[in-house]
Amino acid sequence: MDTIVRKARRRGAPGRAAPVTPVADPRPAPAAGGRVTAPTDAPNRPGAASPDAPSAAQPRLHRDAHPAFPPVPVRPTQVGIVHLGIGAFHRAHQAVVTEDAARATGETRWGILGVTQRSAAVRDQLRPQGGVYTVLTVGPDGASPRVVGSVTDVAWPAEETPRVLAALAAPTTHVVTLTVTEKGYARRADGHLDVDAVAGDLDTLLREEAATSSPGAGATNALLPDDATGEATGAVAATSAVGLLVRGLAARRRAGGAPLTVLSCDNLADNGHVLARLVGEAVDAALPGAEGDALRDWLAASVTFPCSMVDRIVPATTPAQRDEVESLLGARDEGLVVAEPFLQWVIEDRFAGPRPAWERGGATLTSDVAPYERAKLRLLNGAHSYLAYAGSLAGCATIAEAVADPALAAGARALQADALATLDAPDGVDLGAYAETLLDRFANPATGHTTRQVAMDGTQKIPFRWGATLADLLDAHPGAPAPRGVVAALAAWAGYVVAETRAARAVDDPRGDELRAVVENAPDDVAAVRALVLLPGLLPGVPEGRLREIADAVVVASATSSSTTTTTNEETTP
Ligand SMILES: NC(=O)c1ccc[n+]([C@@H]2O[C@H](COP(=O)([O-])OP(=O)(O)OC[C@H]3O[C@@H](n4cnc5c(N)ncnc54)[C@H](O)[C@@H]3O)[C@@H](O)[C@H]2O)c1
Ligand SMILES: O=P(O)(O)OC[C@@H](O)[C@@H](O)[C@H](O)[C@H](O)CO
Repeated sequence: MDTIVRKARRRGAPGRAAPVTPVADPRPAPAAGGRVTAPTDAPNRPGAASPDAPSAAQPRLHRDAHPAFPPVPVRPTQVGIVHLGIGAFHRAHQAVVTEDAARATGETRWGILGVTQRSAAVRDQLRPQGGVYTVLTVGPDGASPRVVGSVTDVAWPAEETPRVLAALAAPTTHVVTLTVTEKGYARRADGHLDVDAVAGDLDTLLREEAATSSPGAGATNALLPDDATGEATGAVAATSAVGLLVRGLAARRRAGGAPLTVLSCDNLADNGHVLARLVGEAVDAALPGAEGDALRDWLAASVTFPCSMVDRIVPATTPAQRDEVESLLGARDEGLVVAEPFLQWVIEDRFAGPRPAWERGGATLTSDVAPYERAKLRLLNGAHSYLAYAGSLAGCATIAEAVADPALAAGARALQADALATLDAPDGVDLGAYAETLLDRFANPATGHTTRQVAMDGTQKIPFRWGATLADLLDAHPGAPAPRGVVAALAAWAGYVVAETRAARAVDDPRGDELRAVVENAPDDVAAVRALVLLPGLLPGVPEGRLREIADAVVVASATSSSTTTTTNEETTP
């Protein structure tokens, strides 16, 4: 614990930055004096250890025996929200706002069933705890813990698909939220659904629909039908997020068709529209003819896909952080998440049915999310990704180390300057000041956000974070030279990919094999950099005729910064 607190103080991390639009942050402020807040009654509750007690034999955190830190976690009476992709971010963001809204209104019907797609880890962390977990907020003045109760349970589709489908179909569920990462949307480089990646789920969907629509299917369970062979198709494990969602939507229609809102909370531009299109493409692929009409009609009439912009820096939790927090809590919390103080959620107010009063928990409901989303993706996430690649090449293990390097901070500002020229400010917002506060947030060392984590999945992020800025600039100023900030960022990414490949390390990216092949097949690093920039789908919207010129400019920038010959932080980190 002390380590987290000391780090926050030593590096002079900034306070809460001004959001794109000011919202009241409902979270408890970090304790004054840089100490973690332990309420005075905490050590007195049964079985609780003092904050200084050794951590070895602490009991597991549980809903019925949580530490006595205020506020008391809410205790939902039913599931109203199904969340696909319950990683660290959802737990520190939407689940917290949902709990604050529930506390403000007294409503208990907005419990969250979390769904974890790729492994059972989060289920195994939270189920033994009755769903509760700690959010440790770490800022310049210290760290403050809070136990959150809005998640009722977590399910893993590999073993529990019928349960998830039943929850998606239940009329008491009104909202599905998603944070399944950019690659979780299973898009091809051209942005359309990668049907092959979800083929298994689409095949099951076809069988489920056929089993319930065929003559004589009257006795079939509409929710989890047996197909013609008698197999319970609903028990077939879903293997993709989009496939699970579409099967759940189809089950909901068959089970009565109560309206539903599907709310993407991932860092994708236009996330709601993107998801709606992918769902439509999945239905068309599985049920291309008249057999899909009932589902298509119901989706159009009863399901909405609002856009949202989400913001809070929430890195992956480390085992050391769990150990440090254990003695503070007097309990072992395997579901701990660590986050910065800042939190923002802007939601398009386009719901198909009831929703939690999220505005009472600090969210902003608006008719148009686009200006917020664009500003955040290009200024925050754009600079973040640049610092991840350039920082990694410079041997920085964390984003905080990278932004502390004046040359890298200047690079981030140059990229932000390019982005600022493309943005319309949301009402009453000074985007220049916003951009500067972002660098202060990145400088918070206490979250320990690593350059490697932010560097993941570059081919999925660069199109929104840098590509959109580049396309808009070239469109607005056709004769202007290639923008300096974007070019330097692309040089950093290409340099990172080349350096990783030359060091025989796989680049953590769904197109990692393709990236490796590009580098290995290139005669030299210069050719590799050029080929990487020309990768299909990386810079959508940039006219074909200008792509080569951009690639040439990136090659020149790479040579100037010698980025491809620099070691990455893997070699400098023990
Ligand atoms: N962490 C942050 O600071 C932050 C901030 C804003 C937005 N977000 C958004 O939230 C997303 C998740 O972040 P996180 O910190 O929770 O990550 P995480 O790694 O902790 O969790 C990711 C979740 O997505 C699921 N997932 C991963 N790959 C998938 C795939 N191919 N198909 C289906 N599901 C998949 C995992 O099972 C897990 O449940 C980010 O990618 C981003 O879009 C994160
Ligand atoms: O979460 P990702 O992988 O989309 O991106 C990594 C970071 O840029 C991102 O998580 C930011 O910290 C976040 O978007 C801040 O709100």
